[in-house]
Amino acid sequence: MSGLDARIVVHRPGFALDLALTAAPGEVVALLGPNGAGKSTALRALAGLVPSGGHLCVDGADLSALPADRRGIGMVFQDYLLFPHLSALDNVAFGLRCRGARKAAARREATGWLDRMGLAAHAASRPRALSGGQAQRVALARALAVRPGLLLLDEPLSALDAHTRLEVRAALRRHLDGFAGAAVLVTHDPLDAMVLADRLVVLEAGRVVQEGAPAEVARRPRTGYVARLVGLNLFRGRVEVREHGPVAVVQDGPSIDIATSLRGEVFLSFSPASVALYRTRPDGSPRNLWRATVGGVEPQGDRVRVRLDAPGRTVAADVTPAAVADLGLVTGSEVWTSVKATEIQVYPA
Ligand SMILES: Nc1ncnc2c1ncn2[C@@H]1O[C@H](COP(=O)(O)OP(=O)(O)OP(=O)(O)O)[C@@H](O)[C@H]1O
Repeated sequence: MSGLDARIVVHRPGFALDLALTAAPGEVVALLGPNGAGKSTALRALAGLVPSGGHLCVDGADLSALPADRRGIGMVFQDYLLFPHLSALDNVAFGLRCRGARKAAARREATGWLDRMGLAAHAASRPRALSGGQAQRVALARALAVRPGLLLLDEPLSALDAHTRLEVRAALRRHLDGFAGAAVLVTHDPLDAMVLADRLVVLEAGRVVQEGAPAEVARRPRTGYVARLVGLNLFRGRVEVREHGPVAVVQDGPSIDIATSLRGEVFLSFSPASVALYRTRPDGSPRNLWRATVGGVEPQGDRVRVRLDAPGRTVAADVTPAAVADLGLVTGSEVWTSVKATEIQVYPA
């Protein structure tokens, strides 16, 4: 099989990782997960820097038994630094030389890579004279220049400031688009994952909890962690059909009116923007109306994220700053809250 075909098994006291991972040639897979989920361990195991069970095949070749330096895997790791005594050009040429290229040919090829990275003017610079974003692009050029079958990227953007991050993210997207091998990216940042990856694999406590195209994962989260990551409210319940229509009976919480033809166990998700807040009980009888206590108020861009606590039900609502003033929202205040059944996405659990 071409591309990546791996199973990574690592046991440590109090931690077990068991991950089957594939990536087709040209595919970028992002590993996402909370702290301690095992993302870096998985990447380091692929690189041969952490011993692991399982297997590792790249383009049909079994690399499992090879040491890190003989796996021929491209790495852009935060702490896998550039050689400080070599120029940017020689850093990129180094890998090519190791693969047997002659000096002139290696430097020519490296010059081409630095050009493509927009770093032609910095070819002679030593790493310490480069900015973080420039150094990261040199590291990427060094990794790509040898055209590896597998490229590993560990938090490639996390050390960069917001502005540089935007630029390097766009550059990285372009270069990954043109990369023929399989790529595995570890990141904390959902935006990086959404922009850079063709497929997301979400790890929690060493296991895959959700996997799919970024848009699919963003639309249909299946764990609390993924829901927080993509900014949705999430519940799990069992559909029961009552007189007035279907409801989801949520464990330890009140039932929620939904519009669905599904039966059995389901997930319910809805956007914080679809949660309506009222100071007094609204007229009529809106469905899914409940009283909640404001648990926290936090600005987020041009909106304000409000945490609403009620027995068995904590949800996030997004409102405008004007609404915060109108409704007198401060921690501890009481509000009426509702969500329209038609705003709630329902999908099989
Ligand atoms: N060198 C190590 N020796 C022993 N245990 C380790 C080592 N590195 C990580 N661990 C442990 O292994 C588990 C997985 O850690 P890992 O760093 O792979 O998670 P992660 O998902 O990359 O987390 P983070 O997002 O914080 O980097 C954790 O329980 C961690 O404490």
